[in-house]
Amino acid sequence: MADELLTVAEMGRADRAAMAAGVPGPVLMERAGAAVAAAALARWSPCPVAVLCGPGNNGGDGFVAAHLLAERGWPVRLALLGEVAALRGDAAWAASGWTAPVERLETGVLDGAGLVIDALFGAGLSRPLDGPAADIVGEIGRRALPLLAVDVPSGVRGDDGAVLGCAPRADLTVTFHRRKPAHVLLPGRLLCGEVVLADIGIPDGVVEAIAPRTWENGPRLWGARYPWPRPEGHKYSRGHALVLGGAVMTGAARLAARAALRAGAGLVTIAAPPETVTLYALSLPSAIVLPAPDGAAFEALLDDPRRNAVLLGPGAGPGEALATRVLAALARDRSGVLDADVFTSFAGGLEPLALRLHDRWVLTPHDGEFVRLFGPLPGSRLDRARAAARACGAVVLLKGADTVVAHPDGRAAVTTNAPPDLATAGSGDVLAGLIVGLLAQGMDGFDAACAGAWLHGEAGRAVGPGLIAEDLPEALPAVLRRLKADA
Ligand SMILES: NC(=O)C1=CN([C@@H]2O[C@H](COP(=O)(O)OP(=O)(O)OC[C@H]3O[C@@H](n4cnc5c(N)ncnc54)[C@H](OP(=O)(O)O)[C@@H]3O)[C@@H](O)[C@H]2O)[C@@H](O)CC1
Ligand SMILES: Nc1ncnc2c1ncn2[C@@H]1O[C@H](COP(=O)(O)OP(=O)(O)O)[C@@H](O)[C@H]1O
Ligand SMILES: [K+]
Repeated sequence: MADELLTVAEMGRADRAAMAAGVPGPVLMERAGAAVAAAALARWSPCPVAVLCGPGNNGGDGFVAAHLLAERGWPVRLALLGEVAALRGDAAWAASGWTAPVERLETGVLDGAGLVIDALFGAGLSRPLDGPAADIVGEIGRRALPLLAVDVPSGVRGDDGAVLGCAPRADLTVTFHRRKPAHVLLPGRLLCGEVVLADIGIPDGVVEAIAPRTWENGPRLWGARYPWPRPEGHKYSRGHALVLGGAVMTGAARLAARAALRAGAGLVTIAAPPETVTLYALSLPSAIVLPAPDGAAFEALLDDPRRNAVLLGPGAGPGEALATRVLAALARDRSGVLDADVFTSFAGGLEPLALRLHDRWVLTPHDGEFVRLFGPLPGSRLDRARAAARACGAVVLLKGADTVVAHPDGRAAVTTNAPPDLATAGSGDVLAGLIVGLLAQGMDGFDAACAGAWLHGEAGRAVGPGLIAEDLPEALPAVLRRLKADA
């Protein structure tokens, strides 16, 4: 499945470019409806179908699918929101091919249905569902009817996956040409069920011309630049990560350091408060543990240019001391990750960071930390992560079930492979460690953040239920072996 995600506006441009290139609108609609019918034929045994059509082109796709299923002998009832005479353009053309009755959109059309095809609204959803559309969506849920959604479940907004009013939960969603953000962002992703991407004959080259800026996160995005160890390499050529260790919450930096090593950093140094050196050293034999009693000692560690990637935040404890160390790291030519307590240390005061950050730094807040640093920005998680990246000049990874990575230049990726088992203490520390380990090996900020988030998700899936954060670095070798085999 192609990884670009098109906004509703970009999809409209793709449709228009296809038509300009000589593919007529009705042909696109015929193929879209045929893909819906094919999906129904492939996934369901013949059964009575209720096709619910809206007043726009999404409804047009429904008319085409209804016609094709009826041709195959399936008992089909079709209900329309509005009047046939009010249909325009391609939808009017599609309706002209349906000679059986067109019912009013009322819940009775669902009686006896073994499958419902939802062709009420797609890209053109412009306001919350109400009236008969909302009534029938509610009834589909109450009856728990199998549902095939055309483009998106009606009520789900294409650009951000938000629900306007209400939306049904589909078993299968058939979308066209490229997926939209709604297919990967929550809650849209959960309402789509399985997503089938259908080729409707939009010519090659159209996507390239549109140059979309949003992708689903996965190895196709960054795999070609993954820093696999080279035969002639040695540990010094695999980067050296410096992790600031905390005095009390020592588990966070230990998890992060372990993840950085598993991600392939040649060396990892933990800068530890003197009283914790033994603890860090005993629990992580492969890391270097050095005492850093104060800011000056930490700066001395930073001054060694071989320590090329720095992680600050996990378990560090918020406050002035951490803020000073962050600014010291940013004053040097390093890459790195800012996480956890850093966001509290700079709460409401982005400017000192924004003045010094650049795109080899990755910020990894969860929603709460994000608001602390960037404030309550408007829009979807994609919009907010993009705005934050622009505001601070660094890569922003907004953690959650649909983790978004955004670059200041507007590129963004949505991570879809993370299981909810990852919602456990310390799992974010592992993520930060993976990213700093990849940065140390020379990956750029966007690639490292995307790869780190994806590996984190895969490791989470490999462990599954019962996962604790310690399991994640241990699950990584098998995940990496598969990634390498597929490369
Ligand atoms: N060539 C192409 O373009 C292709 C497009 N394709 C298909 O077209 C779909 C997009 O079609 P579309 O742009 O016509 O929008 P669509 O989602 O049908 O809705 C618009 C209508 O709904 C109305 N309306 C909106 N919200 C409402 C609400 N809450 N409650 C009530 N009414 C509401 C809105 O009214 P208005 O806002 O204008 O007042 C307008 O009348 C796309 O998802 C894909 O399935 C494929 O065939 C491939 C080729
Ligand atoms: N419901 C969920 N589904 C998938 N991943 C999740 C979910 N909730 C949280 N995560 C992931 O778990 C990690 C939690 O990180 P964080 O909140 O920083 O926890 P901690 O500070 O304890 O390490 C993040 O990578 C986040 O994306
Ligand atoms: K729909």
